[in-house]
Amino acid sequence: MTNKNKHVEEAYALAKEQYANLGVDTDAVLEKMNEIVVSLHCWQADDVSGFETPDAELGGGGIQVTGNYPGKPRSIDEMRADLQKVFSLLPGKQRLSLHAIYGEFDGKQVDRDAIDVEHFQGWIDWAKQQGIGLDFNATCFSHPFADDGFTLSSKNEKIRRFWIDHVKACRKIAAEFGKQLGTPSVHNLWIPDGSKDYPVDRAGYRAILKNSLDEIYAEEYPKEYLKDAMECKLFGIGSEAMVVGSHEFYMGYTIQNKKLLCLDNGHFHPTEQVGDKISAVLQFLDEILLHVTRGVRWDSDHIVTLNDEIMLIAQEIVRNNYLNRVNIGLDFFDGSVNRVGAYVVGARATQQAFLQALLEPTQTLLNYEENARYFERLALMETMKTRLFGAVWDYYCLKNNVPVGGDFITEVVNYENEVLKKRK
Ligand SMILES: C[C@H](O)[C@H](O)[C@@H](O)C(=O)CO
Ligand SMILES: [Mn+2]
Repeated sequence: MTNKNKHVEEAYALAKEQYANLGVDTDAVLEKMNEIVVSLHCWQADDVSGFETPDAELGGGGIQVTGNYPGKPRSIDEMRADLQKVFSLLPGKQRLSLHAIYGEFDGKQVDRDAIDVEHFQGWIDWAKQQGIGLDFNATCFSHPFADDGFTLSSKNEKIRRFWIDHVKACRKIAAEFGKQLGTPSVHNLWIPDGSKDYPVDRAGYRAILKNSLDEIYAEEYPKEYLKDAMECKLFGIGSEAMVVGSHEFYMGYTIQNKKLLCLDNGHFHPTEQVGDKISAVLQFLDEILLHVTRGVRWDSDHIVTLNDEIMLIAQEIVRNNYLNRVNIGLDFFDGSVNRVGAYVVGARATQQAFLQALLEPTQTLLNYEENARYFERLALMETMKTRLFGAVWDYYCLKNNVPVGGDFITEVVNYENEVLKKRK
């Protein structure tokens, strides 16, 4: 054993004792970490560009990537290499969430309403090799038919029909992911539809969207293959006055139709907390999807860090035993830093939030609460923030054969020097 590993083990032994004195069994917590499966969003790899055409880039839809850091993958092979690097630096289990613009179209012009399983078979085969599940997303932006700001709620029947056919094709592909990989695929639907300035016919657009969804979801797929999620938003760039698919809209739709609601924690007013919403919506829904992100002012998509918001999300899921009802996905995109590093920071922060939540002496806190001992409750919560959490995390990484502490930084920098910098 190296000296460094010995220190990790020794620190863990101290941490184990410290948590045991608080009634927390760290070995059991590390076992439980196997149940935390994070679905990495493929679009951080290349700034949401996709591979439909050689010069494809994110266009419109109320989302934006800034930055031009070198090393962006130029092909699906390069993207897979980057993703494999990311997976190699993360402890535990992950999945990958693909967007429809990441098919293998082999230089052919395949429009979104014509995509099929054949364009994603390469991804399925790759996922099998990696031993991971795949999730999927319709891409209702970066397309001329999305340029006027309305897709599934469009009053132009040709445009609306095009997007209905696209989302139907996406559900078919996702169900095939689930079938071939033996783990249900979550298909998430986010559409940019909305209005920059005050619309008159809010109701009209929402009625059209509802009709489109009814048609899209009319086809049923086995639950073991496909889970359907829909993602709400308060506003986007260019849709400040109204988003058709608002929280109330999709909350109503998913409850009525037994679908999954996707809560992206960058999609609400900054004083609202998704952590507070989880136990509310799960009174009425069987499952939800999360898009874990970090909102900064108007942007909803900064790299996740271990902040209070993420902690509350993890605590609420763990405290209420919701792990089998919450699908954890990531959603951020930053082109201003090493993109591989961005994934590792964001994914590790998310995993750390769950590890910290699992290390909480919940029963003690609950006893304080139920006896109105609110000072003790607050004080213990604060105390937990400074327990030897880092030692447990490091040991978890060591046991999973991935870099401990900040050692992943060197790994990312080496990959940049050896691989990313050679991409021109
Ligand atoms: C690229 C994703 O579909 C997108 O980020 C969506 O999930 C979203 O959050 C839009 O604001
Ligand atoms: Mn999102």
